[in-house]
Amino acid sequence: MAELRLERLSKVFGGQTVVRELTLTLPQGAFTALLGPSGCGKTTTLRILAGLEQLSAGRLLLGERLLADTRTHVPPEQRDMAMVFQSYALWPHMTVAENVGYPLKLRKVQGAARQKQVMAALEVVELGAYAARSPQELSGGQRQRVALARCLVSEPQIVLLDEPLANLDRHLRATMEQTFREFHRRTGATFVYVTHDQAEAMALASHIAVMHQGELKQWGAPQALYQHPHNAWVARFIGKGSVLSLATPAGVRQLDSALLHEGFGVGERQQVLIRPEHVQVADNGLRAEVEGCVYQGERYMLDLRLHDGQTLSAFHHSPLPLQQTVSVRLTQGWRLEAA
Ligand SMILES: Nc1ncnc2c1ncn2[C@@H]1O[C@H](COP(=O)(O)OP(=O)(O)OP(=O)(O)O)[C@@H](O)[C@H]1O
Repeated sequence: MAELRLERLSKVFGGQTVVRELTLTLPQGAFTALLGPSGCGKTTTLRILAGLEQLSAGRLLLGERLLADTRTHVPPEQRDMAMVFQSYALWPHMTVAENVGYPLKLRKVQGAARQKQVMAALEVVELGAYAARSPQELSGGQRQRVALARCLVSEPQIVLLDEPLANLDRHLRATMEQTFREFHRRTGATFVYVTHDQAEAMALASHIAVMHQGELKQWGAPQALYQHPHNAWVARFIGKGSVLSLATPAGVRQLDSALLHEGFGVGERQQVLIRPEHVQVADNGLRAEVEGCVYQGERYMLDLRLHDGQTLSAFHHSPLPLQQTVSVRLTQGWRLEAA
């Protein structure tokens, strides 16, 4: 077992650079999400890790073992990795058990030994009773669990998952997230999980790599990305929040209420992130007009326009009439780096 190192990985397709100098070290046993909007190069990166795509520049190492550079290309089956796709990729003419046992068949594991490993993998995903069925007789979530069992049976060091929940409805996604968490805990394998859904990445991953236009924008724990995004792009992509232009003292990133309120005065302006949970409707403070109020179940989301014309989102426990003038206090803010 070892860490997976991506060193200045690049991929060019017909003159277009779709992954640019990506450098990342994925710790052994970590659950890493590659997160970014459609077309940012997540799937291409995953396919380079799997060996399904040649890289154009850079190196890929597993511990000290070189898996790929511009001259070396260890074939996928010798990388000790397994991949789970959005489309499940199950064989329709094989039973569930045969699908799960297929990687073992390729490795010439025979008879009772194969049977035992297949059943153990199916038990992990709670599909032991479905071994003799055909994949067509299963729901989407069950099919994805079969794909997971097939991945588990080969005991890979690294599990690569490409938007595995994208085809499932919301309710099932939540259940499957739990299955993935459990699966990760049991196997201890290094997981790399591609998604464009930031809530899914936050819920599952121990580390998130945020990608945009082929480049790594930020890498860190979900909490760190949420609380301390480097720039406005990451701040807007992860969670909700408003980016205000405020005068802030040099060198201070974490801004308290007093500094934030002074920020509306004169001085050089910087971008400051304010999360909606850090805005309180109060008896006194900044004057704002309510421009929107949307019910979200457990609370309301307010769209406010501040006296200087900037807009701000806030959570509130009860609805407020549109156009009402209120006072708000900003309790916490984070100064962003210029793009
Ligand atoms: N085989 C290919 N030939 C040419 N261009 C490609 C190829 N594969 C991907 N691309 C391009 O590379 C870019 C990145 O694609 P990729 O599938 O990695 O993005 P993604 O972030 O996974 O997007 P999505 O979330 O939509 O799957 C896109 O502009 C895509 O059109």
